[in-house]
Amino acid sequence: MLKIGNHEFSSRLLLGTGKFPDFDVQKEAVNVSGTEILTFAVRRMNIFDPEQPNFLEKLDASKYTLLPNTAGAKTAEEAVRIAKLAKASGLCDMIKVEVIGDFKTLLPDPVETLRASEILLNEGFTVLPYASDDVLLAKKLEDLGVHAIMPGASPIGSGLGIINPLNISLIVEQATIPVIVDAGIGSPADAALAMELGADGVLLNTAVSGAEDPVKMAKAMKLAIEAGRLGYEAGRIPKRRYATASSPLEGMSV
Ligand SMILES: CC(=O)[C@@H](O)[C@H](O)COP(=O)(O)O
Repeated sequence: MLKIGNHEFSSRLLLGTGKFPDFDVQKEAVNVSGTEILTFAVRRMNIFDPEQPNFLEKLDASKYTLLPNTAGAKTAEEAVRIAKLAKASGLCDMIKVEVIGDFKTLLPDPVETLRASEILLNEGFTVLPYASDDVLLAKKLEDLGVHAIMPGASPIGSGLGIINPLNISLIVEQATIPVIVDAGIGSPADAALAMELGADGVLLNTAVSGAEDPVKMAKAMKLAIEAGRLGYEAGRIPKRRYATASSPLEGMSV
């Protein structure tokens, strides 16, 4: 069970809704992924203009928890404004804080992310900040009182996978709140690794929406996340420098 603030989920896959080839493919991919949480940029949602296309139009939104994110924000103030807009439009109290500091790498601004998280916590939001894989930043965010930490695997949309597994495992080790690896996942192996490192969930978008077959990839991600979690819970064998026989010969006469 993934518990974020007062919300509980069986699926550990959080899925982004953008960049699918069309809304039918998006709907089927979302469906087979088994996700219960869909994230979307509030700025892309035409909340106050029903004439504009609605990118969730084919989905039964009542079946999912919609996690608005503040993509497009460059400062804490912009992120807070976007979060309040989402709340005013009746979306849930959860907000993924995304404050981008550099539009070439799309890496999050740590200072503005901290500031936005603090303000939104004071406003009563359930706060999930998207951050770099910085171990101390993760600790500072947790100390502020955020409800989950979302360290990036690698830059958004890069598909590079987990660039620094050590940092992710250190973040997991110190955290007492859920750690959701977010952004940069390229393949099911990356998602499985995140889970094997002890992450509580994975948020991804491009790896599915940009796959040759997004529906098949959505299913693969679901299975990878389940397998990775199971492997983590089972406890992997330690890595050794030298071989140990799988069928020991000690005690055998021949
Ligand atoms: C959808 C969303 O929130 C993205 O900003 C997120 O970080 C996913 O990144 P990828 O597209 O690299 O999976």
